[in-house]
Amino acid sequence: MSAQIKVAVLGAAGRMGAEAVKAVSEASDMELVASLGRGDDLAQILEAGATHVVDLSVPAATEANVRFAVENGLHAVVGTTGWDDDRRAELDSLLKGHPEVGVLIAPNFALGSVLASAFAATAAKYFESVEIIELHHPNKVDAPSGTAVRTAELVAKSREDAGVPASPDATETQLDGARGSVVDGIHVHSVRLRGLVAHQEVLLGGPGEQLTLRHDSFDRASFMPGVLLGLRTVACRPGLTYGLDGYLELGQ
Ligand SMILES: NC(=O)C1=CN([C@@H]2O[C@H](COP(=O)(O)OP(=O)(O)OC[C@H]3O[C@@H](n4cnc5c(N)ncnc54)[C@H](O)[C@@H]3O)[C@@H](O)[C@H]2O)C=CC1
Ligand SMILES: O=C(O)C1=N[C@H](C(=O)O)C[C@H](O)C1
Repeated sequence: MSAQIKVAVLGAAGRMGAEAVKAVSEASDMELVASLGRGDDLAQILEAGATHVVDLSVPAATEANVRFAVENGLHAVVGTTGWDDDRRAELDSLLKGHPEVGVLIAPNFALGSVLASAFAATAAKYFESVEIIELHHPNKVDAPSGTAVRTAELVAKSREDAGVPASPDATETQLDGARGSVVDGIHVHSVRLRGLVAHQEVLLGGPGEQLTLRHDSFDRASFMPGVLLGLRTVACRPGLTYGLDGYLELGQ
């Protein structure tokens, strides 16, 4: 029998952290050895004998948490948002000094969401227009969502590789924000609404037709298979993996 994966959850009292604590506790090949929140001493992770860290904290804390894990030889599965190009580049160079450590940064752990983003990237080169609408609960502190940013990056790369020009847009005057934010040339619109959890639509338009790719997370349980897959895989994938699609066979 292979050794238990000894997991410390950071952000354990949060909406996602609490769900991860439950999922890890129920997994027969894992042991929850530490649950930390704001203000807790990260040394507790080492004292507890963790081999893996799950970070589900806040954008302002995640970088220091992951740095601590890497510097102490622990693998990290990260769901927290805020990992822009500069932060990922810094982490990548830190990991060069710790070649045995794996880190997964997953903007979205839900399998359906990962697939929808991949489908969107495949479809985007065949349509003149593409825009993204992400819809979340009103307690979310960041906009646009990490998932929308990642989807926009994948869509933009696919269109650039295929030589597709920018989506047509004749807007000359607008109120601030009317056209949303722009990520790699793709317009992203953020809705915050009581009752929602996490949802996204990619709208693709061509002459006389529209394709809509929508994914809905109705419950945070939807993210847990991805968290567990990340924990089971990350030690075998040294270095930085950005996106759970890196651990899946998506045939691209
Ligand atoms: N990758 C994915 O599939 C998903 C990612 N998320 C992301 O995960 C993060 C957490 O989301 P929620 O659970 O909804 O937020 P939340 O606000 O409910 O939980 C965050 C928790 O982190 C704690 N915290 C603050 N500073 C900390 C520190 N230095 N160390 C450890 N814990 C600290 C807070 O006290 C809070 O309990 C967000 O960035 C969110 O966008 C959320 C859902 C799915
Ligand atoms: O804060 C959330 O809730 C979510 N955050 C992630 C994101 O920003 O994409 C993942 C999911 O959308 C839920």
